Amino acid sequence: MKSGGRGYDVPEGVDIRGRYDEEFANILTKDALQFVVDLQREFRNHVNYAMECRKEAKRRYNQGALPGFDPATRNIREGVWTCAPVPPAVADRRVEITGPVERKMIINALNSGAKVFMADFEDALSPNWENLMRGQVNLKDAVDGTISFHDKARNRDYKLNDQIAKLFVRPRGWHLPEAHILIDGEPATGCLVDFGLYFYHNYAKFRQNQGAGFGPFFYLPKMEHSREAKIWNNVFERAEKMAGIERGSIRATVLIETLPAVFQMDEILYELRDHSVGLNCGRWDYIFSYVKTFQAHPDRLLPDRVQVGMTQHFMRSYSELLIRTCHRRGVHAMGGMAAQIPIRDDPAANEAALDLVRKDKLREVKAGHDGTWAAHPGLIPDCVEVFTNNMGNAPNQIQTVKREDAAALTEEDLLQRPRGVRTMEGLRLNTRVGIQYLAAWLTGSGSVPLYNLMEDAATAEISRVQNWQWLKYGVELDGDGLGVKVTKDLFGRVVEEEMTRIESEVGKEKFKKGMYKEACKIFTRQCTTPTLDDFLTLDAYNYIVIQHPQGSSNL
Ligand SMILES: CC(=O)SCCNC(=O)CCNC(=O)[C@H](O)C(C)(C)COP(=O)(O)OP(=O)(O)OC[C@H]1O[C@@H](n2cnc3c(N)ncnc32)[C@H](O)[C@@H]1OP(=O)(O)O
Ligand SMILES: O=CC(=O)O
Ligand SMILES: [Mg+2]
Repeated sequence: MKSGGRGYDVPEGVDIRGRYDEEFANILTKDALQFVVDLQREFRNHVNYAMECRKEAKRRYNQGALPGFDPATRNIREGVWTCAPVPPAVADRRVEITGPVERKMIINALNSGAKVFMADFEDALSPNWENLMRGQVNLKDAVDGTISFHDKARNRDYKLNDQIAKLFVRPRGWHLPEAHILIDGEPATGCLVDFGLYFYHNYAKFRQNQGAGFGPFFYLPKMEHSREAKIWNNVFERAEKMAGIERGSIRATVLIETLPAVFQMDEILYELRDHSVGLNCGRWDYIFSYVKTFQAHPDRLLPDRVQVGMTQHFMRSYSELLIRTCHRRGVHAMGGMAAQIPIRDDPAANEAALDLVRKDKLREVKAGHDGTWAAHPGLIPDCVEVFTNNMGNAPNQIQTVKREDAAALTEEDLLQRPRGVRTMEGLRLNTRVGIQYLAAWLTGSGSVPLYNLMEDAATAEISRVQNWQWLKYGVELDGDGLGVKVTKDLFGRVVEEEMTRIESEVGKEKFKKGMYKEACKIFTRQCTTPTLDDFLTLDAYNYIVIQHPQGSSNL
């Protein structure tokens, strides 16, 4: 059966609506698609059920309930068990670089001196068809070891060094559909497409070139409950069976980046105990999730986004409990991402930014984390130095820093209201950053530098939900002594003024050519809607779906 543009050769029940491209056809082979179809058919009901459970939990939180530890799984939390031993290839993960699956960045990241590169289909990628399919082509070339890139503008060639980082791939979250691939008439589940295509084409080479007999390795985002981890575990077992490789070959680190998931860390590790290499503190989505989970709790409003750092009690408690949980179960407790990036044209500001990153990493390694994330190659030497100064030659701290003190942390510690003030500048910055990020995302860039910070889908979500929350409850912005109440009128004025500022900052030409107006419309609607949208990118996704023949959108 032929499908999509000039025609992909597809299995029964599949319709490809994405543009045809010969390079993409090498990824979208009939056999690879059959594997994705098998995953979709086997797991779609489980995924749908898990998404229904998320809705049910939201209903409970919206009626006043608080997330907490589940009494039904106390035996798992209190039981004595460990995850499968960590594969030697990834024992040392002291610094991991992250980035979208863009060709040049993949090469730069693998060459960066980091131990691991997390190639991202999630927060750092705008999931349009070209990005997703090119990303798969790029990853295949990277795993094959043949990836290269010629930068025409600078006449510069890029290729892999002899020593490269180990590759982890982060598929999209369970909630995102892939509207360019219809299976049995419905959009495929985005993460099963990302996982399925990558696994199918790369498992053999990866195990030989990268994993020393293990792998491939993954990062799993945005889960809210261990039932979602159980689906991943079953997907992994299905994949191992298809490939004829040993059970436990595939390994994954789960991001704890939703508030409900912090109460499920043992349960998540337990479900994935044969396939786990730890947990990671996804701090940005975690903050977003705090607002989302407490959207109907006006007594838990956040202060300005810049004030919600890792030293807030609820954030520190979360990272300490994560370290204790992981080390007790014999796996890595990974730290998170500092948002600062190098500032090229201002040495003093650059030094100040690096200093903030170093302090953040020092806090992490001293707390017991086994490694951390860096957003930019320029940060790797400093991050490595901080971890190495404190960990020495040991590959990790799994056996040496147990953090048994964190066993005393309670639900109250994990939910404690963050302290700080709300300001007009906070509202303005949320708006300016949210609109600019969305404009970039709509035109294909999922991670961008804004005001010397890394912005991606997770950080933009904080801007969106914080504005929504402040508007919903008409909070008073008293942090700068203005005492102004946030109303729709005030927000409307702020949006107008910030759009003018954006135009003057980016220049008239770029502003006209870019998608700032569309971004402004989407962002404003999402901030003012009576019912909070679950994800910024779900609504915005409709704007980047281009189906062939054109105009046949199924969403
Ligand atoms: C909340 C979370 O989920 S965090 C994880 C998801 N987010 C991310 O992964 C963000 C990763 N970082 C980035 O995307 C980028 O660093 C940005 C967008 C923040 C800044 O990018 P730029 O403005 O291009 O940075 P800059 O111009 O300083 O780049 C200098 C060089 O470093 C490279 N570079 C920058 N960041 C990265 C990276 N993360 N991986 C690989 N290479 C990178 C650039 O490609 C460029 O290479 P070149 O000199 O060969 O041309
Ligand atoms: O994915 C990481 C985060 O902080 O969010
Ligand atoms: Mg995240």
